[in-house]
Amino acid sequence: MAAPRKPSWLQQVLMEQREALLALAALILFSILLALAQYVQLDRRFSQDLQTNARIVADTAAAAVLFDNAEDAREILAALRSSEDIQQALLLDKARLVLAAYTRSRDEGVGLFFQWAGVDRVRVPVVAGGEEVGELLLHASRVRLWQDLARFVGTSLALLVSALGLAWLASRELRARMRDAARRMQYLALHDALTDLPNRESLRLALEDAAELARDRGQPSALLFIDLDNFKQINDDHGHAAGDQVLRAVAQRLRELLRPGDLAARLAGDEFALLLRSPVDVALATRTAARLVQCLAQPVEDVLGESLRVRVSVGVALLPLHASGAEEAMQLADSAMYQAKRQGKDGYQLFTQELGESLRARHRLELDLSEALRHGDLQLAYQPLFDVQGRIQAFEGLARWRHAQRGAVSPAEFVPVAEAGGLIDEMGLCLLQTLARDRQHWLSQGQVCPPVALNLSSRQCRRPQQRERFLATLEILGLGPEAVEFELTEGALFEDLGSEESMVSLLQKRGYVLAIDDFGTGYSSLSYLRRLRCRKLKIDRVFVNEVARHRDAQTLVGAIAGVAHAMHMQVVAEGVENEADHDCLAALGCDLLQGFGLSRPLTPQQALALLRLQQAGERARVQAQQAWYETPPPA
Ligand SMILES: Nc1nc2c(ncn2[C@@H]2O[C@H](COP(=O)(O)OP(=O)(O)OP(=O)(O)O)[C@@H](O)[C@H]2O)c(=O)[nH]1
Repeated sequence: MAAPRKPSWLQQVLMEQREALLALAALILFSILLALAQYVQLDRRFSQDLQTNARIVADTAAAAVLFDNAEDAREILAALRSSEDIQQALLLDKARLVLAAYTRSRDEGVGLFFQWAGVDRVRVPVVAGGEEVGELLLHASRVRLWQDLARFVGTSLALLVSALGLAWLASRELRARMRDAARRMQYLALHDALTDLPNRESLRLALEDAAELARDRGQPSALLFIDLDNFKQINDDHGHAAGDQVLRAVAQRLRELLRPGDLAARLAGDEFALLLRSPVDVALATRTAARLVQCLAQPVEDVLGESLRVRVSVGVALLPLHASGAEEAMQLADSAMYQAKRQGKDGYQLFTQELGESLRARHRLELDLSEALRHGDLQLAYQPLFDVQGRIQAFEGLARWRHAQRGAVSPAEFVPVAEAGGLIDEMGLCLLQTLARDRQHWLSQGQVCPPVALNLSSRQCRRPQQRERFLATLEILGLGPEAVEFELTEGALFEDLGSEESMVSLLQKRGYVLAIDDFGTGYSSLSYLRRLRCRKLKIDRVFVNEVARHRDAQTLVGAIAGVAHAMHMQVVAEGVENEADHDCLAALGCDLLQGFGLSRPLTPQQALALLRLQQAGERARVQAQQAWYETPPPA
């Protein structure tokens, strides 16, 4: 494609000064119209003045003309000298013979101007005693008219030009400010306001250039995707301002690491990236990643008076070795970074083919899951929670997915995929539908149903619209607090707990029972427990398994149960496998027990059968008790 032609000097001036030129043209047009109007007015006044003058002279000279007194007539005409306009005057008698004449001597310097200015002629009769006795002819130069007009136009133009000049100065100032604002907006569109680093869009543009160079000329580049480890904790422990300061310090360290030609960017939150554009290979990229991890691990001094240590996970992908396009490079570096997180954080991971294969497999699983959710193909398995007398008090609803080709897919496999792929909200809604269907079936069979606890992911319902949709679905399906409870994993800390609009608060306000799941494996403090105000606490299986044989486990379970009871929470032991543990846990104060030793997760039909059995057993026990009371004692 031909390069666009550079505009000429004139075109450039026309483009840049368009408004000023338009204003000037308008000014000229306006001045011409004004001058025309003024000319018409001056011309009329000039003719009127001349007529009036002629009339006065004719009246004054009437007697001289009547008596043919040439001397008087000349004297009268000589008085016209005081009028600069009158160039010539003639007094004619009745016979139209010249009685007296007056001619103004012409000034040499303005002769040409006088000629150009033109002359007005006026002829008036000389009347005496009501009778015309002669005639007066006056020739007046129009110089004064033009002078007046020129003065008027000059003054008007001076005023208009001054106004235009002022307006132009003001508009130049305004334009300069607008140019500054546009430059600032352009800068902000490509930079991050907090750290002043280039932003995600800048990186995308640079990556696209790098991908083009890699494709066309085989010139390699490397992308390092950086995510701070447990940054949320810094915000939670030290406040948002401290978090901001840490982000700025990280940005500064990245700047210091840059070689000429490289680019550092802040993508969002605690995510950064380095694009190495100067000659780079795998060895250099991984060396840089290692240096990065090491350099960022140095404490950040004086964060609101404290020294904080930041750790990062880095994913590395190279163009064209691993990816051919910008988008792909981002995805691969991102997934390598996640792999670094999975491997324990505080390190880097180079993208590998195996990682790529597992990513593709994950992607296929995500597509299948999305399809399954669209068709409502997820089921629930119901694992009972028994009280110490062996009565079912509740179920935990566990998500199950049977795929036509893959067979049964483990929740440990598909739940993280749903969380990472943004399907967790759809999954939550699908499970509510499944639960409502199963409950409806149990109720239609005349069975009283205990509440079913569903797991709530910390990634679920993060946006207000998703929360509203979830709550509306509960209402539409008629799943009130008597039908459903929610379990929150302790490890997955819930954001914005303090907010009235958090999912936890919204569910609690509607009376739903919340349980803390897997207690003891996360890092939550007692204050977190207090803020959550859950009604149940589920002790993780690692403390429960073989508890009867380990005194330290008994001490822990007893202490946890004591704290939970003090906070008015029911204690649930999960993972109960044998009778000895069951009895020990009951003795330690656990209110409810759950585990393979008591019952495996059941299909809806099996759960129904078990509930019926329990009801029949209850009935038999009640009947036996009644029969005992009714039987008369032996005589
Ligand atoms: N101070 C501050 N915090 C931010 C900003 N933008 C996002 N965040 C917070 O950064 C945190 C990012 O947390 P995540 O990356 O999800 O989690 P993490 O704690 O770093 O955990 P891992 O990534 O798994 O190591 C969130 O809590 C955000 O609220 C910001 O501009 N300033």
